[in-house]
Amino acid sequence: MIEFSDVGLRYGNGPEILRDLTFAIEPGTFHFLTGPSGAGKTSLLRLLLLSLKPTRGRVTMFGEDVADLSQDALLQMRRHIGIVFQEFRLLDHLTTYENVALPLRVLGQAEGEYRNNVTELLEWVGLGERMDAFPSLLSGGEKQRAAIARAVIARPKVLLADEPTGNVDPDLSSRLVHLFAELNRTLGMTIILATHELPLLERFSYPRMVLTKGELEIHE
Ligand SMILES: Nc1ncnc2c1ncn2[C@@H]1O[C@H](COP(=O)(O)OP(=O)(O)OP(=O)(O)O)[C@@H](O)[C@H]1O
Repeated sequence: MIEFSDVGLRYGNGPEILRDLTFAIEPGTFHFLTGPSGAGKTSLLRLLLLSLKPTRGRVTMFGEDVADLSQDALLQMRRHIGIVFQEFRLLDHLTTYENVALPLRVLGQAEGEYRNNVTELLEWVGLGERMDAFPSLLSGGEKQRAAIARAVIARPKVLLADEPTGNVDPDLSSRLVHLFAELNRTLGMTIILATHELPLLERFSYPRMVLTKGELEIHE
């Protein structure tokens, strides 16, 4: 589903910050992405999100070489990829319900079509009672559950997460990872979750993609 072959990335004329990345991610798998600060985790996620193109090598997603895709085709493919950020990135002027519904509105669905899906998903992530609250009134854990719901409401095939537990209490971190694990188990969503929290890596036995100074090793 995702294949990298000899991929390298540099920003502008700077040094190559990802080097010789060659790996394959099978559909329905869950991987942690880890490594020291500055190792290139966010940059790798941006390649996977198709918001950056590699400066060398080949990235294949869903069977297509992304270098061959038109801008339109890239946008279409991008719809199959969801992302969750450390800092939530919810829109403050929209309620929790409206934030989660937004991707479906952007896809042109009418409220009558999506209302039940959004409500069910919010209940599933434990925000059934907080649907009408604005993000400023949510706790960190609640904000992240809303952000996860927004990322998955359009049922992406791949879900990326960049330090999703970085802004919540440590005891809530593993509850959030359980949520990702459920999405993986019940919907078969392919998940790549970047974290440097050792307790999480130890508590869950998922394979680890370890980046060190731009080079990647996968520990199954
Ligand atoms: N837009 C950019 N322009 C130039 N250099 C960049 C840019 N973004 C990241 N870098 C550099 O690329 C390297 C990798 O950064 P990246 O953010 O991918 O690492 P990271 O592993 O996610 O780090 P952290 O855990 O601290 O978030 C760093 O040296 C960083 O300074």
